[in-house]
Amino acid sequence: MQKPEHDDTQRERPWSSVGLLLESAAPERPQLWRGLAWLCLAAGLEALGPIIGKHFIDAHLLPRQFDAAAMGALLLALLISGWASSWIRYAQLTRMAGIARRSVLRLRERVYAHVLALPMAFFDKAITGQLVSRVTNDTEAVNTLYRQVLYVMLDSSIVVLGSIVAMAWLDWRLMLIVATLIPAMLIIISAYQRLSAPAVARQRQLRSEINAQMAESMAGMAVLQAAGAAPRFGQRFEATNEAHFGGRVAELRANAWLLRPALDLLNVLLLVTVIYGFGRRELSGLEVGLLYAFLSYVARVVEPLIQITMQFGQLQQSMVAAARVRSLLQQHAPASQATTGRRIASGEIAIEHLSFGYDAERPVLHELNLRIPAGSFIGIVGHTGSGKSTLMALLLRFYAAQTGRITVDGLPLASIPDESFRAAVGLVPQEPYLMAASARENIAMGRAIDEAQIVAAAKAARIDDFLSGLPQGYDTLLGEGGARVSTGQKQLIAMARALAGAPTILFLDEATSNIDSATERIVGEALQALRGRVTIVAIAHRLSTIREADQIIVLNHGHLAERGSHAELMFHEGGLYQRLVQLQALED
Ligand SMILES: Nc1ncnc2c1ncn2[C@@H]1O[C@H](COP(=O)(O)OP(=O)(O)OP(=O)(O)O)[C@@H](O)[C@H]1O
Repeated sequence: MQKPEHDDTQRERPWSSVGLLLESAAPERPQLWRGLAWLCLAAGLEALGPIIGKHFIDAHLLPRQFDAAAMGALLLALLISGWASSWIRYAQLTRMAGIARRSVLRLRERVYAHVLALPMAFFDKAITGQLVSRVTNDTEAVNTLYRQVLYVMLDSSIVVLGSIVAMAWLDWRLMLIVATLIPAMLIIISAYQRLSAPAVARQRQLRSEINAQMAESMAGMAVLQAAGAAPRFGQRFEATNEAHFGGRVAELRANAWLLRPALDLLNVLLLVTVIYGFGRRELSGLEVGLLYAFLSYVARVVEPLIQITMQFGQLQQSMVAAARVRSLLQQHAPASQATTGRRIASGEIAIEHLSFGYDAERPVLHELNLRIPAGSFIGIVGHTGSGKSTLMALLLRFYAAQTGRITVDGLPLASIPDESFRAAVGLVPQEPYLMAASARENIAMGRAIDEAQIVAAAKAARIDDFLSGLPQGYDTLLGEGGARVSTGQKQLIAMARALAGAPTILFLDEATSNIDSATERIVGEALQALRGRVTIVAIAHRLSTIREADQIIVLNHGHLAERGSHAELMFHEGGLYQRLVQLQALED
């Protein structure tokens, strides 16, 4: 069962995630500035309205100066400024939404590329569904953040600012009264944010747990159904889903019962104060136009402020999501190791004083020393948990050893550029991973490998006949996880994939554990054909696979217990290898 998600977003200051937006929008910064300038113009046009209205009242209505041309011009100006302002804002909304979509696209690509480059140690702790949630849901929530921060917040702030400037021009003392609304609103927002932030973070966590549970159930469906665990998984899912729903309802309730009434109360207090302010003055004819203009401006200030505040719940969600994405981006990928620019040529491996533990306190490998000549065939055996896969993971550079070092062709592993290391190394894992794609794509794996190489690799792995006989030959889709081929065939396709890259070093991690003796023989033949040309390092539970190896390494509790050829080790009376062979003979 999955662990609850490690919450690394609480440490993130939500506002710092706005930086994420700016980073992703960087290529379109000129567009943003242009949008901002247009929004300022729209706010200016909107702020004109009450001033025109005031002039209409003061110059024409009250003195009863019905000059049709001037009044018509004023009304036309009122209409045009209103329309122009609405049209500009609509156009900018479209522009900002476009920037938001493209920025999220860039962000999602960046997050995925980052995840692909993360060290294997990260995936030991990561939970697939939760990761998927970060790359998809959380980046999508960032889209909302764009739309709100870039548009609603910006637009509303500019409108408020425009109205405040216009009010200051009309009567700065009255403006000051209206402006008190802003700090009051900020206090309400900050109190709300402080109260709701943990709940919102928890909600996003629950949401990604929903994804994780779904992914986990799908991946292990056969085991889940066979064990009759479906009802229990259903209940667990229900509990998480309901907790998520409950949290969201509580948040919406807080919005409806706390936020909105607080804002309405402020609005009423403000209107009362402004009207009272006018009431205390000697209301001359001229003041009526001013009162009209002020009441219009109060509405223009209050409404955007309410907009900003009411959006805050959603904004909070988006900021927490952005913080989650950001914290994933801060998981550091290993620094670029390209220091020498040299390529692996012969594939000689040397392991010197190597010790390693996944947890530094508990070493799994102790002081290993080993030289694997170029082109030789090395078998690694040992009991379960003796450290075979761990040693291979270190050789594959998935983890870095705490002490000692590994060199290939005399170069420390860490100093070999990633590209040339991966090009020189092939891996046939215990669980062959096949994509839901054609056989050809599964062998090529996106590398620049031509048709002839693909077929040659399939022939070398003795799977060419099978693939050619499929309905669409090499173009036949293999189904998710290679569902349409047998385990042994998957293994041979994985072998072809490893060979297609023309590796200098070939790693096999229990590649024959799940296959029958006939397929094992085929793998054995393929390995024989590579002898002398490719350095082969094979972990094998089936000892027959490595019987022909030049050297067999026996690991025992992370120590190198024995080494030698099959014949030499069999000679060692009571030795570990001999016992393993005898045990296997008994099993067979
Ligand atoms: N990712 C990991 N994080 C923490 N501990 C691990 C991890 N992988 C393996 N271990 C531990 O390291 C030890 C060696 O495991 P390893 O998988 O290397 O053994 P192995 O010899 O390959 O076993 P098997 O034959 O069963 O595959 C075991 O005690 C295991 O529990």
